[in-house]
Amino acid sequence: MDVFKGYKNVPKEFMGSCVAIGNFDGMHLGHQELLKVAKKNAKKLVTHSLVYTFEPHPSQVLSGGKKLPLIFTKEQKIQSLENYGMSGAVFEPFNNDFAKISAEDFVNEILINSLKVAAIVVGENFTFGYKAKGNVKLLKQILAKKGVLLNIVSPILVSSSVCSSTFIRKFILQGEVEKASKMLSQPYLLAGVVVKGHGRGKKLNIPSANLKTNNELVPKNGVYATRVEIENDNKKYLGATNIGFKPTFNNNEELSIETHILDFAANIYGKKIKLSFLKKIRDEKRFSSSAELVKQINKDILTIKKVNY
Ligand SMILES: Cc1cc2nc3c(=O)[nH]c(=O)nc-3n(C[C@H](O)[C@H](O)[C@H](O)COP(=O)(O)O)c2cc1C
Ligand SMILES: Nc1ncnc2c1ncn2[C@@H]1O[C@H](COP(=O)(O)OP(=O)(O)O)[C@@H](O)[C@H]1O
Repeated sequence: MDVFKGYKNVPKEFMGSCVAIGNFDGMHLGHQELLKVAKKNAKKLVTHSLVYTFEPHPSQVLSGGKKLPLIFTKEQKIQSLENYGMSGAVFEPFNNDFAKISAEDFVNEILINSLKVAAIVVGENFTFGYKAKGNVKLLKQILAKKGVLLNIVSPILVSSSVCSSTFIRKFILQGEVEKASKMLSQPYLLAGVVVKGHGRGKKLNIPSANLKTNNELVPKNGVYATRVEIENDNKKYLGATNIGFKPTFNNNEELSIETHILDFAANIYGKKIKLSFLKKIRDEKRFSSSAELVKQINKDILTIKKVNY
């Protein structure tokens, strides 16, 4: 997949593409549908399927610095677009100047005159342009005059809720990872590198790999059943992951994300791992002794062994 920084850098070859527009944070079922439609159209019209997306996420510019934790890192978003078979992606630098472009100019100047789009695919609730004044009704009016195809994708419902990145973020922050999995069509995933901790885990006979991640959205503190993938190891493992501050040891530590990998024994410091969050088992607790904590973790492991992964 080719990645372009802004519409001005899109080469001639990609003019006349079928373009899906959106943020695609998390690539949930609704996003997947948009890409399917763009790809189908591209095949029919014998042209490229292109994604038009923004960087950073517009809310991070428009919310006056209040940062929205994103589901994907940029690398994960690119990988996902590639996995879904898109031929190109435009990452439009989003700043205060870009936000001032009117809805009409966005369609006429950028989509029609510059990108010479053949078809546009958006969700029913898509808004765009200065103060988000543009909507699908306006898009329809402008595109019809210019003979550009428009596909409006209806919201996808999951357990009677509209599938959306906002809901997914909320579920993850509340520890409801199974609900997030349903909308994402796969479990929420944290990726990163294993770093050193205090070395207490091995002493307690429960080594736990500490994750350093660039993912912004961290599930609510607690103990989770996870699926663990380790760099250069084709197997998938079950993990007992704790997210929190280890109150039993009361050292005002930083938030840690650590995983005891079941049926596994090897040094993996410095290795890349991925944790997929399958199920929350319990809240993090303060125990009166490390022996009590170990007893509980052994119970957690028995519970987690029953989880499908
Ligand atoms: C499955 C699991 C559950 C845990 N639950 C708790 C908990 O409820 N309370 C707590 O204080 N620490 C909990 N911990 C964190 C342990 O205190 C931690 O693994 C141990 O201190 C080793 O930390 P270290 O990496 O700093 O050496 C848990 C760890 C794991 C792997
Ligand atoms: N089953 C396992 N699960 C997690 N880590 C393991 C396992 N077996 C060995 N290890 C190794 O042990 C390290 C964790 O041991 P621990 O004493 O908790 O050290 P630290 O405090 O540095 O994380 C991991 O980073 C990994 O290299």
